[in-house]
Amino acid sequence: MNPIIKLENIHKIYPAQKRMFFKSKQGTDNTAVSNMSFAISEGEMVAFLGPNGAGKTTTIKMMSGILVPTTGEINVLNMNPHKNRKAYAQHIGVVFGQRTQLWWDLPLHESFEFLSYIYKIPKKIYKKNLDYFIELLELDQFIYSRVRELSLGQRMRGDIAAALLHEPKLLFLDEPTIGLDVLAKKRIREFLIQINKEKKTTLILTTHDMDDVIHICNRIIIIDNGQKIYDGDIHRFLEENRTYRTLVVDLFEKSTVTHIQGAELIKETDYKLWFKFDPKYIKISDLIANISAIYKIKDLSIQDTTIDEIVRSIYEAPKSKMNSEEYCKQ
Ligand SMILES: Nc1ncnc2c1ncn2[C@@H]1O[C@H](COP(=O)(O)OP(=O)(O)OP(=O)(O)O)[C@@H](O)[C@H]1O
Repeated sequence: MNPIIKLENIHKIYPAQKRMFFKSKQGTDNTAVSNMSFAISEGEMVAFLGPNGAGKTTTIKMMSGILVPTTGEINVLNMNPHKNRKAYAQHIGVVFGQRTQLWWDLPLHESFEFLSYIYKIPKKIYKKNLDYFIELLELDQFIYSRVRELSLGQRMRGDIAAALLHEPKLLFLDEPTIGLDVLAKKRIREFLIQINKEKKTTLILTTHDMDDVIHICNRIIIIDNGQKIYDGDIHRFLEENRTYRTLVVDLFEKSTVTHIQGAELIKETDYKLWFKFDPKYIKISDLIANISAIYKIKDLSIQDTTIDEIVRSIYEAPKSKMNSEEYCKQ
C-alpha cells in the first residue's frame, strides 16, 4: 500500500534562546527530534509513545504543518504540510486534549456552524456529518450549551466532532482522553474505531494511556530522546516483550524470606509477596513448590506484565539495546 505519510531523516532543533539584553545566545540548541523516518498507510491507527520530552508532540506538529523540520523530508497526502498549509488543512483534523479549538463563549452548535463556514463544507455534507456525530457521540444533550459550560468529557466529544466535520483523511490526536473518566474514555475510543472503520480515517495518536493504545491502535512507534526506538505491530510487540509475569502470594504467616530460587521479589507487605518470574526459565508449578517449601500459602494469583511496564522497561534499557535492529523494525 502507498504510504500517505512519509518522514525521511527528520531532525528538529529548537535554537537556544537569545538573551534579552545581550547579543549572545543563552544555553544550547535543543535537538527534539533526530533522524526520524517512518511511513504510514491510509487507514492505519498509530500511537506515538514515549516519556515526557521524548519528541512526540514535536513530531506530530511537524506532520500537521505547525512546525517545520530543521532538515529532512516530510510528505503527507502528497503535500509538504508546512508549505501547502492552507490546502493541507482541508484534509486533516487536529485534536489537542489540553486545548480546545471551539469558541469558549459560543454554544457548541454555533462553533460547528462557524467551522463549516471556515472549511467551506457543503450544506448537505455538513448536515449529514453533524447528524451522524450527534447520534454517535450523543451530543444532543448539550449541543445548545456554551462551550465554557461543558464538562471535560462533553467538550472533548465536541472537539472530536469539530475536527471531523470536514471529513479529513487524517486525524491527529494529542492525548485525547486525558483527564476523562472510564466511561467517557470508552465512548471516545469506540467512536474513533467506528470512524476509522467506516471512513478509513487514518488516526495518529499521542497518549500516556496504555488502554487507549491497546483499544484503538494497531501499530506503535516508541520515541525516546527524539529517536525512534520501536516501530511495529502492537500485538507482536506485546508477544515479544510480555515475557515476565508476576506471582502474587498471600500468606498465613508474616513473611521473612527475601529470596526464592527462580524469581525476583519485587514487592512485599507483611502477609503478601510479589514475585517477578520468566516462564521461559521456571515453571509456575516449580516456583509455587519453592515458595510452599518455606511458607503456608493462603492464596495465589498471576498477573501479566502491563504494556506500560514493558514500554517503561524499553525506555530504561541501555541505549545500545534500544537502537539495535531488534528494536528498530523500520
Ligand atoms: N518551543 C520549544 N522551544 C524549545 N524547546 C522545545 C519547544 N517545544 C519542545 N521543546 C523541547 O523539545 C523536546 C521534545 O518536546 P516534545 O514536546 O516534543 O516532547 P513530548 O514527547 O511531546 O513530551 P510530553 O509527553 O511531555 O508532551 C523537549 O526537550 C522539549 O523541552
